[in-house]
Amino acid sequence: MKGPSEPGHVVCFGELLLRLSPDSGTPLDRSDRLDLAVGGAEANVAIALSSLGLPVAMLSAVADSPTGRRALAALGEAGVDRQFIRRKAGRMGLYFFEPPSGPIGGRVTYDRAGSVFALSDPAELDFGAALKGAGLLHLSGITPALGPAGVELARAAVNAAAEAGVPVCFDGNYRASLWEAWDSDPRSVLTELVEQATVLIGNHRDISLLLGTSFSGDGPDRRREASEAAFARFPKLTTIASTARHVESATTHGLAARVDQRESHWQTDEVRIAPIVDRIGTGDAFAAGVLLRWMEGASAQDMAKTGLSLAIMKHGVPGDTIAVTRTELDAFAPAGVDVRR
Ligand SMILES: O=C(O)C(=O)C[C@H](O)[C@H](O)COP(=O)(O)O
Repeated sequence: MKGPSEPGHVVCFGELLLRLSPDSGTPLDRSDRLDLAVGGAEANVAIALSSLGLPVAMLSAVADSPTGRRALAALGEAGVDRQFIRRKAGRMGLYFFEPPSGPIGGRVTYDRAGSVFALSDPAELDFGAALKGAGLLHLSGITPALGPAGVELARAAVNAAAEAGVPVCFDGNYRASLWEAWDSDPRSVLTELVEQATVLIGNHRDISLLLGTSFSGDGPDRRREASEAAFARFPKLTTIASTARHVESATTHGLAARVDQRESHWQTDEVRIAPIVDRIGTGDAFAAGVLLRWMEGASAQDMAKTGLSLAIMKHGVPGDTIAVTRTELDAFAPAGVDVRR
């Protein structure tokens, strides 16, 4: 029997993945050992928000197998409510991540086709029960990129949220290789989903794809122009958040955050991050920081600053997820800090 989640909880809907990585500098096709981490964009947000103290439920389907249980354990450790995760016979989605090494960039290879999540029928998931009394549904553009069944799952999620009166956060998370693997029409699918969203995590390039208009170039003016066009096209949207990344080298990036609301705009200064321990999951950490403050009704400035802080912290943490407390996040200052004793 499924119990109610805490009122005002966040529901994260998406696929849990296992990531397998060779040592940095060893190509996958020459590797003898792989390091395992649990990921999945929406699960990363669930783990971050739950660790920060918010009530969070994950809505998903995993394999009823040791690999599925490994993924579930990561959510459990962070205190995420797992009662709406269906366990089924089948396989978990995997991905291989070759970390960047010196001048060689990082590379992701997916092995997730036919996973229990990707093949789930919306009727197998209890959207209504999970969303009852919820304060937010978070999903991303990865689910509809998985194929026609993924499109149906994402549609069912946003429709159930509309029915339950729950606001939706949609993170664009554009994964070209997933969309290109089937006869897809990302623009029409993503437009339909963003029409139901209140919060969009996405930059001017995501908005270019949605509107079919090119906001090329960079800089705050292009981003603001893109956000204004998105607000005009999508009446439900109140908040658009994005990061601007400047890649200096594999281990040194600059990162700034921007939040646009209809009446206010904020872009942080760029912070230089070096050396980067693990860049994967930093976009999800940013989303979690923004959503933490959005749930509190904070200003664009506070959302941008908190999102940026959590994203910067994640660059120093191995794996896809970050699990820090609110006290740790509030005390964080990106500086050359030695051991605190
Ligand atoms: O690729 C996928 O489908 C995944 O879900 C695996 C990762 O956990 C996220 O992609 C991390 O996303 P970023 O925060 O943008 O680095």
